[in-house]
Amino acid sequence: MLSPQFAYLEHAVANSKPFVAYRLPDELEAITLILNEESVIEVTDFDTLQHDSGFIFTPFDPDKNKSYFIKPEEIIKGDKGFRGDLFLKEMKIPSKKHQLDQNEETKNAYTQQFQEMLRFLKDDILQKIILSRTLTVKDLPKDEQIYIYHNLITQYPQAMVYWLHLPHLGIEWMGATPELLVSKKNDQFHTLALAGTKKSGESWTPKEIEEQQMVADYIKKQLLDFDPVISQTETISTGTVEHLATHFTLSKNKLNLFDIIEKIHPTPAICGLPQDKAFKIIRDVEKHQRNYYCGFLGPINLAETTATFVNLRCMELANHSVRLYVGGGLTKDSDLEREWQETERKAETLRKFIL
Ligand SMILES: C=C(O[C@H]1C=CC=C(C(=O)O)[C@@H]1O)C(=O)O
Repeated sequence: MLSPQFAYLEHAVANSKPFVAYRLPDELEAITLILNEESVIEVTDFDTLQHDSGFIFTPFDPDKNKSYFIKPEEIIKGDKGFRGDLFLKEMKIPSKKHQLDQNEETKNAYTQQFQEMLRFLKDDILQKIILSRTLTVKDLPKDEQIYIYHNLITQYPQAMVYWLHLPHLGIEWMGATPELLVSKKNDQFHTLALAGTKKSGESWTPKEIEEQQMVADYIKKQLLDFDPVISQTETISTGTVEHLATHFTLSKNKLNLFDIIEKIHPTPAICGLPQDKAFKIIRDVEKHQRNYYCGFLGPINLAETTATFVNLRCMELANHSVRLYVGGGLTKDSDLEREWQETERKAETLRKFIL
């Protein structure tokens, strides 16, 4: 038997009804926001939202895609004790015969973009930049998406797992992101410098340590006026890969969530250094649009939570295919083959439930 929440999701997908479903990191309960078309509001000024209640969804490049604030009609919370895994039997993907649309051209295009970006790094125009790419999986029926959502919930307890389904706007995304942007709890704000990627069992290389340090130093500089308490840097596991993470806690009164986001986003974990130059070079060099990849999302004063996350390890859903987005940080010491393999490993986070 499906839980009431999964039964609702199945019904909503089949009937093209909008919803947002998510499971916060380290929470047992998943949440589904029941929506109607009027629930989804386009926003341009985030300041107006700080006392409002809803779910925010924003793109990487606000000139290319719209930002939305979503105010639910009704909220379904998970049945107490429901962990999803109780229903694993029902959630096995019936047919894993979907096609990965990847050929030599994909790697050639990545190589060319890598070389272009490396030139800016070697010429000291940039210290760091994120190069991303996409992978398309074909022949994935829409009614199998629910299996992927379920599996992300059960397999990645520390991730923010979400499924945003706004068919009337043509916007459908799903992901399991490890990257907190800013959260608020009891008047304390929390943010994270997350970067560097390796397989478990490998050692950190100087390139990875430097790459994460750049993110931590950037956030520290941007938040200096707010006296952040900064943790030791630690290794965290996402289940597929490991990252380096430094936590920042801000306790000053009168801070505003969106002021903090504006100070740090997009960080050098998803854009680069200097930020403005990296942003323009990403626009010029990457051949695909990032759309909502590397934007941010999450509940604002909703179901007792305010927590925003960077949209990583995510995919755009269509009727018969999905498009995965993955990237990695380049510095002047980057090696093409290692960076490519890193994007392959990150893609595995989602791909292993699809192919
Ligand atoms: C840009 C991505 O990851 C970021 C977060 C953690 C580690 C990263 C890295 O090692 O490059 C990236 O900065 C992505 O997953 O697409």
